[in-house]
Amino acid sequence: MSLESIKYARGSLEILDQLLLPLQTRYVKVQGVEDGWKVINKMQVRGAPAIAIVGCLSLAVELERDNNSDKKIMRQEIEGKLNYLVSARPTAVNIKLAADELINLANSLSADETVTPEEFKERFISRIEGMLTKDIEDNKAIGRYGCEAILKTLEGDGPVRILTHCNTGSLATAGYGTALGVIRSLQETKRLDHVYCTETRPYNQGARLTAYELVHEKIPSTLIVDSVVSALMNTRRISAVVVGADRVAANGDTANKIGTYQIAITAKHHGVPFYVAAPLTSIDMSLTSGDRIKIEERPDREMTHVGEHRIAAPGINCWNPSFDVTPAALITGIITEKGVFAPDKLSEIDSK
Ligand SMILES: CSC[C@@H](O)[C@@H](O)C(=O)COP(=O)(O)O
Repeated sequence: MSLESIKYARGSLEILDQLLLPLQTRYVKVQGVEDGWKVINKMQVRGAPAIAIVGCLSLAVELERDNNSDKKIMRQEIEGKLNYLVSARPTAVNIKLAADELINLANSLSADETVTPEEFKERFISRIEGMLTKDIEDNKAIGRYGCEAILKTLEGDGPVRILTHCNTGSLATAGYGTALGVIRSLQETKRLDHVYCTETRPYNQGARLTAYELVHEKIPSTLIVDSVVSALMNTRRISAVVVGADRVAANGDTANKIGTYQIAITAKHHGVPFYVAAPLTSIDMSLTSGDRIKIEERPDREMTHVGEHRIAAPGINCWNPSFDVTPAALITGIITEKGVFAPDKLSEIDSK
């Protein structure tokens, strides 16, 4: 059974606290928007799709308790709360696109005189709830397309060895995962020989979360420190790199966890295909290129400490960007739920 990072039933939301994994499994109650903002900002839940889903579900839970009977006030409050949730973490675009879609829905439900306040609430909450199933379906399609693309580039029926970075699995999504979904699909074909996952310093999403998911799924895998990537590609045959995305610009430049860019450079040097697996909700066609993506900088403490333990010399200056941008020229293909696209062909995706 795959890991359940988000537990939701109408009026109730709990998230698996990812800061405590892999040593402790504890769920945290999210009772409304304020809690939603906090769990996202503190990274108790993280990963671009999960951030969007948990943020929107925190609003659904709050609305369920709300007995407001004035649609105009409801609309206004919804807009303010969604904009607040978007501010919790700036780089992943999924929550911004979801907020825009929900604000449009609230505007039209508010303007439509045939819609009662009760119906407004019901239709708005149902739309948010639909995100959970849609994300899992999209991830499964990403898995299938990615698996097909990777198997097609290989000669014969030799072993498939994948390198991935950060965490893109069930914990980062509503379930199944994006890049990790591609790995799951490969595993289902019995062609997968081995997965290498990076530690993903400084917050260790690879060592703590991806390694946990790989062990849980019994996928043959090895953890490496981030600085082993070039040596790995030089000494062991890697079939492909597959990573996730926090925001893909219209030209294919991709923001993802810090360290992704240097993996893409080394993949190019070694002739290893480099894929980004991302749902359409991670593609921001409003930005022409990656240099327009806002990169979140995290507190020094996330770098200087591992848990409660200080590892850096006191007094040293720190620079801790959470993401970097991989130029489109280094990307072989962007795997979406609509198929695999060359980075310069994103405008051809039919988003319906
Ligand atoms: C399907 S998750 C895709 C990305 O969000 C993931 O690769 C990533 O960079 C997560 O960063 P995080 O800082 O842990 O939220």
